[in-house]
Amino acid sequence: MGEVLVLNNYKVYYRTLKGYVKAVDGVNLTVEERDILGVIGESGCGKTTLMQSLILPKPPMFIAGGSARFRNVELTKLTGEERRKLLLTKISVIPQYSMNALPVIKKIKSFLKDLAESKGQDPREITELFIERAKLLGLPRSVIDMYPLELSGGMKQRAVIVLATMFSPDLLIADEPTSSLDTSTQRYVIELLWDLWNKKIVKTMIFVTHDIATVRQIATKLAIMYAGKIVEIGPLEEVITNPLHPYTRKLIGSIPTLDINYKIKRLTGLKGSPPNLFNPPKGCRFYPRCPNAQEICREREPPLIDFGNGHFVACWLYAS
Ligand SMILES: Nc1ncnc2c1ncn2[C@@H]1O[C@H](COP(=O)(O)OP(=O)(O)OP(=O)(O)O)[C@@H](O)[C@H]1O
Repeated sequence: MGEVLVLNNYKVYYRTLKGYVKAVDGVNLTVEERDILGVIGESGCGKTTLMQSLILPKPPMFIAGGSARFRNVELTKLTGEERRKLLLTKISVIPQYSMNALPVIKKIKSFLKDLAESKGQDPREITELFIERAKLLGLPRSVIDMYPLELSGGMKQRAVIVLATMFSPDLLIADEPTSSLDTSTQRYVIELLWDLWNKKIVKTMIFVTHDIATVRQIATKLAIMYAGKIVEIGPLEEVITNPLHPYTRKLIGSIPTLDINYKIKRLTGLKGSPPNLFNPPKGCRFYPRCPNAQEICREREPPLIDFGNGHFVACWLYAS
């Protein structure tokens, strides 16, 4: 199993008139081949910023430090043009609000032609491949003669999934791909993504969501994000059945049953709210809300502690 993505003290900020928003601030994580890494956390914790920065950071977003190695390529050193070359073939994305990701003024056919040309491929072959993959996802051939506006929400979502996975990317980033769908379409999309992964059309995936039940259906690994940092990461069932970080415990413990759709927007049953990312606390960012806080938590940032079997937690409770 090779490493697909390794983030080391990776930082992504926004430049604003009031100062820097430290949206991703020292993230360490490794995604290995065939992983489906679920990333969960409350609204505003930096999930989309992290994913967008791996695709193509655009101002006011900028990489503020650390490294992001994709295979043998250091992403932080690439120009926008070099990054665009990786898109779809190496790294691909199903963006948040992907319903609006298709150009409205072009028929799918014409969009595919432009896409094939931009990747130096034969438009006919690409169109045939699209039709074949679209069929797998239950879309009729006639879709290529339609404008995105003519497709229903579910059809658009599937068309975006076909496009995002057409070139069998090394890494697929799915950023809340089901958030705007009804429950039955959500389940269908998850099954499709899993099927594409199972067929090795998608080799490795990062799946961002608010929804623990969804992540449990698809992920092999789970990362918990809080205020710009990964506070815990490990094999999915291990993190769910043996959560170590007080925040993860609250998150998992606040779910009435894992079988129902449960979306984490703001965590209830926990005092306070996530810190302002302009000026986060200097020690552990969870310290002001943590039921187990100690003096050291206010002063020093906790290191990522290795619990073995790929399970890591950033919390002073476990430092010996
Ligand atoms: N263009 C921007 N300029 C300044 N700050 C921004 C910008 N976009 C996002 N932010 C801030 O960055 C932080 C992280 O936002 P981000 O959208 O990455 O969080 P998220 O976890 O994906 O939230 P959600 O689940 O609601 O999509 C938030 O504090 C947000 O207000």
